[in-house]
Amino acid sequence: MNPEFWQSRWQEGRIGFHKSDINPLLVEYFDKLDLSPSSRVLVPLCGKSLDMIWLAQQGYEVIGIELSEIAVQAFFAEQGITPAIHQLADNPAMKYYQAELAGQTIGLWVADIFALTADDIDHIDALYDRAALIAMANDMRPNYSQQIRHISDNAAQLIITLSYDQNKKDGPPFSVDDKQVQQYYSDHYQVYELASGPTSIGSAPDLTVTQQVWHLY
Ligand SMILES: C[S@@+](CC[C@H](N)C(=O)[O-])C[C@H]1O[C@@H](n2cnc3c(N)ncnc32)[C@H](O)[C@@H]1O
Repeated sequence: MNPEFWQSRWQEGRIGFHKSDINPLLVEYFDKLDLSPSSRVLVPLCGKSLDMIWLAQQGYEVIGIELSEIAVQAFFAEQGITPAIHQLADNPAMKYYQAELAGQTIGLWVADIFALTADDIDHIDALYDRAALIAMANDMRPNYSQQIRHISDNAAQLIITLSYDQNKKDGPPFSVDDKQVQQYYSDHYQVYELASGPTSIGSAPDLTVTQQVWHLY
């Protein structure tokens, strides 16, 4: 999916992927990462996910990356927070929104994830990927997983994936099965499946879908 696809989804309010509750799998499994207080957690392709609030409430600094400025502005507006906005002098296409929430810093980049460097992001202790890897089409996923590893210096990850018969539905969300998770990450991480179970996709309610939670370390 190209950036224009996602920009128009946000412009037109077609954001069925956004949840009004904290993801229960995040709450159940994030402590498997065994992070120290104040760890810096990267949330790639973050949208305006409320999961970032939960992470801040657990005492983590949150760094999000999101293409759409509409999403980033909505995230802070819906929390009633006025963020500081930093415009990058050398790249007008990028901005960084920052505010304090639950005593922690939340910093959200308005940027294409592929345009950011490890220096931009700074040290990362862990990464939470919900609807990010599976938002990338098959041909983009090797680059995405490489970029994620590069900007986070192979930080541990909690990833939630969906798998289903890709012939029966177009993504996003795209199907990413065990073999693909291994293919993208097993050269650099221990890949451990924490949970697996049936779920459904709103746009294809009759499709058989499996949801999996992965710990990469
Ligand atoms: C399926 S949504 C998931 C959002 C969020 N993780 C959640 O759980 O609600 C994918 C998000 O990634 C953003 N996105 C897509 N491609 C991107 C890219 N190359 N760089 C940064 N953000 C991107 C989209 O704008 C969209 O908000």
